Amino acid sequence: MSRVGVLVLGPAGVGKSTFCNSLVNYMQQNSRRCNLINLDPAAEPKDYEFTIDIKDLISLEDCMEEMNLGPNGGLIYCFEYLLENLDWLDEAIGDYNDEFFIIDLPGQIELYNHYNLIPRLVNYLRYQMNINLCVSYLLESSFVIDDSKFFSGCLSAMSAMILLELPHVNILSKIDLVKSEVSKKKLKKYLNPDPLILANDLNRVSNPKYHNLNNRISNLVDDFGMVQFLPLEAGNPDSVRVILSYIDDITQWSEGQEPKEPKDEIEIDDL
Ligand SMILES: Nc1nc2c(ncn2[C@@H]2O[C@H](COP(=O)(O)OP(=O)(O)OP(=O)(O)O)[C@@H](O)[C@H]2O)c(=O)[nH]1
Ligand SMILES: [Mg+2]
Repeated sequence: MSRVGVLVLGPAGVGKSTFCNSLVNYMQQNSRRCNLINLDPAAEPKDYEFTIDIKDLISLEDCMEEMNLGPNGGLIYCFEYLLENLDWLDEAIGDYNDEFFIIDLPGQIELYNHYNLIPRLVNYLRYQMNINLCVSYLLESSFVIDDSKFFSGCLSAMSAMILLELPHVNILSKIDLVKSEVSKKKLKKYLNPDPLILANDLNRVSNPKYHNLNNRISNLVDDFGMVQFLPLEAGNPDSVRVILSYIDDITQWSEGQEPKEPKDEIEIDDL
């Protein structure tokens, strides 16, 4: 039995759900089975129905109404409720063996930074349910095409990498929105960043009192040495294909597959 899961993470509105749908679309068109798991209690299905939906357990709307909570408090409540009822998830996923799960998550930073909610979920999926997990961490390219914002994006990706201890595929989403404004050379600078060069560029335009801080942050990103991004244009199957090939690689998806019977197997009687 081999089960693989991709947790799709990143700040609010970066294109996580759209990416999940593009992945499902690409995989279906290439005759690959996959399941979409929605763990965002506020999300509605887009193009594809969810195989498993947290809203069958708890919805943000009901929770806000009944508990008299705001959207962020409600979301935390829903996640705590999910973590108290993980047998529900276990049961829902239980029958799916040899499957590929795409797991859509909310973007609210509170889930990651202030509470230990996502790491607890990750541990359960990994160690109780034996799902081989990786993370696709999305950052929006239009925010990142600016050296200072880029460093803050790198730090948020790094913090998810350190917090979850999972293999990461970092993604710059909505590349189509910046393609016409930014040269290929400049884009490459952000996809395969050299933090020390970026810090020099940033220092040229920023207040000198921040130079020391910029240098320290760039050294940190440089020492960590693992922040690279793949470009994503959700409507372009080629960019989805490349990202999926990285995901397959780090989760060793194909190695976990049982050899399949050839489709057009010749019957003994036919010979
Ligand atoms: N141009 C462009 N727009 C995109 C792309 N991906 C997503 N969008 C748009 O970005 C908006 C937000 O996309 P979602 O997929 O809902 O983002 P999300 O990260 O799931 O948002 P939350 O769940 O609210 O955190 C939508 O209007 C999408 O159509 C892309 O590759 N290119
Ligand atoms: Mg979403």
